[in-house]
Amino acid sequence: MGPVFPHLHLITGGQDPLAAVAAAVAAASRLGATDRLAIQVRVEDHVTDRDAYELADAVLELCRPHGVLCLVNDRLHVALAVGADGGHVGAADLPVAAARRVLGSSAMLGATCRDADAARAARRAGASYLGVGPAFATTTKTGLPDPLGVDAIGVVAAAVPDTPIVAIGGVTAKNAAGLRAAGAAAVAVVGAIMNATDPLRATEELLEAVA
Ligand SMILES: Cc1ncc(COP(=O)(O)OP(=O)(O)O)c(N)n1
Ligand SMILES: Cc1nc(C(=O)O)sc1CCOP(=O)(O)O
Ligand SMILES: [Mg+2]
Repeated sequence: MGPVFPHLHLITGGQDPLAAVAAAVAAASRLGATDRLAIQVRVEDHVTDRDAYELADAVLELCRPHGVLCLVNDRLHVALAVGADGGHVGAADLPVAAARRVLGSSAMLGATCRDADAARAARRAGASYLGVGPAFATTTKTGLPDPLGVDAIGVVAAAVPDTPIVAIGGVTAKNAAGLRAAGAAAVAVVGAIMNATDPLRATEELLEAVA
């Protein structure tokens, strides 16, 4: 990964995650923006560790040649096993301090937060960046609190000015720039690319929106 924090985090999901990841990497390559893209390998809870490992290994094979950052959601042992750049944890996963001990001091570690106090606590516990959402309504994940909206995400960003905020939840090429303007360092998407008819074009539009 280059010196910048990736502005677009693509989280795997949908019917054919590998095809979508390949298209996203191709889009970033065409724009000379591979250091602005990160891939987060996320599988549903019922998926076996073996299947999660094989997906993460295949994603890493697509990312490594282009220097695209690769993170693994929840399953930090899979992140270590495949040699990913780090992981992401939330309220149902290892606590941030424990996750930092598992990944070591140099790994990229993301933590989900929903308000400024949680953001400050996660930063103190060792998070490298904070996933803050849901920004807008989303159907990709159930059981979420009400959408925060752009202003609330800006409040969290202002509370931890030294820590990148990745806004997540209902993000599209149309609303991404507003999140960046509010203070988010990056956005994370599932559906806007994973469910796109043309994931390469969708990635280009999102990379241009968050530039
Ligand atoms: C960038 C980013 N932000 C938030 C999340 C959500 O993670 P988590 O709270 O662990 O929930 P699940 O993804 O496990 O359902 C994320 N994955 N990435
Ligand atoms: C995985 C996830 N976590 C969220 C959170 O707010 O914790 S929202 C979300 C789903 C994001 O998918 P889409 O880009 O399709 O809305
Ligand atoms: Mg989780």
